[in-house]
Amino acid sequence: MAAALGDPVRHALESVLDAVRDRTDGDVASYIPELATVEPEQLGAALASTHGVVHEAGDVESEFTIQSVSKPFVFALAVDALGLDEVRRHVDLEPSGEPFNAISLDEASGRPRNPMINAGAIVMTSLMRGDSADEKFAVVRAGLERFAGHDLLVDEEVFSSEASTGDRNRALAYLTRSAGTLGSSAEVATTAYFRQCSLTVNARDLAIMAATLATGGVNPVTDERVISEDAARWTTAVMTSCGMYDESGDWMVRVGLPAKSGVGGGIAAVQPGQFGIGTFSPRLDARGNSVRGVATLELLSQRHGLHMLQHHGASLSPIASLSREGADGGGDTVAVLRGEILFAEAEEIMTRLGPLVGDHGCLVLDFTAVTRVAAGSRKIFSALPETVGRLDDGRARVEVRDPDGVLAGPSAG
Ligand SMILES: NC(=O)CC[C@H](N)C(=O)O
Repeated sequence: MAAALGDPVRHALESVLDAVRDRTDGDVASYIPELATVEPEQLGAALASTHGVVHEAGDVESEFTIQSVSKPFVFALAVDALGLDEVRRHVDLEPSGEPFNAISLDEASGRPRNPMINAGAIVMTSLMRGDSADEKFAVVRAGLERFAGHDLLVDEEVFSSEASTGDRNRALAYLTRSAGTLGSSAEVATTAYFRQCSLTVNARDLAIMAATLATGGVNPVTDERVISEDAARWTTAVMTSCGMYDESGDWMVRVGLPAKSGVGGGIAAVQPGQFGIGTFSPRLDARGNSVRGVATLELLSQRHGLHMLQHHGASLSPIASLSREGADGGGDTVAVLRGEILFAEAEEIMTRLGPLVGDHGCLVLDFTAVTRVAAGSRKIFSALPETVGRLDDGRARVEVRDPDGVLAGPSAG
């Protein structure tokens, strides 16, 4: 039972927080005046697994404004609703190597460089359904609430503070408006965007939101599908290349988790297929990324091998055993397959077993112990057994045993 085993993941998080707690460098954001009033010592982290368990350490209850951590999730809502092609007409998907508030606009196409910097994010918000700022914000909020799994409130002080000082963002909106890529008036876009940035979350919310990308679009706590699998993959890809602004390349090398930071002190990080992590600590480095959030994710990644490109050693062969059936050893050959069949496993099965298909006896591919055949790998097997022909006795040269139908894919419902 979990209780008897304790929560070693929580201990891992706590141990990392203890290691980074002494870092007092950096400053809370002050260009949005209200953010300067935040208690700078707060520090929390949460990890949500794709099976919906959340492990928490430190100040996971502390609420803060989501700020730019909202950007990937609004991009996700945009591509989910409009498709990638339509969204790409409004924003490019290239890392900018520039600060988050850069004056970013491609001369020829009028598109901001990517949706993770302000210019691109304001364009994404402008593409939300509805005409008024209220309508667009309602769509953003409802979407972010499905990612988080509960209602989210606006911090009205932070909203007013940014609305009264956010002229640079207004300038970006006017610029994209004049270039033809903004989907609304500049005022509508920025008002909805400022409210979006002022939604309050905690580290646990960010972990669950990130985990919803890790599962391919299903919130693992509420089990609700929030966006399509394609939209989740596209979003995680953009976080990989652009999520940490002008630190994105270095971040991928050192930490290796697609992530997005915000000037409220939050970071959401995704390990596709495995988990989401949320961190919170308000002091920021020169690029606007949380100092201790970055340190927390870096140390966690190093200690526990979380880099998405970590090589975990040769994987288990998908061919568990190969044997001859029949007393004289001249009968059928039975290959017992096992585990997850991704592309490389499908390649191994076909390459190693292909030469065994012959005129004497049948090759039996037994998928009984296979847990899953990835959708793209099913195509590798799709022609079997029709293409390999028949034996003299009329039986197929290859027989597929698949009692659970893993080759057909998951059954609906
Ligand atoms: N990096 C951020 O979190 C920036 C968000 C902030 N609301 C802004 O537009 O300036």
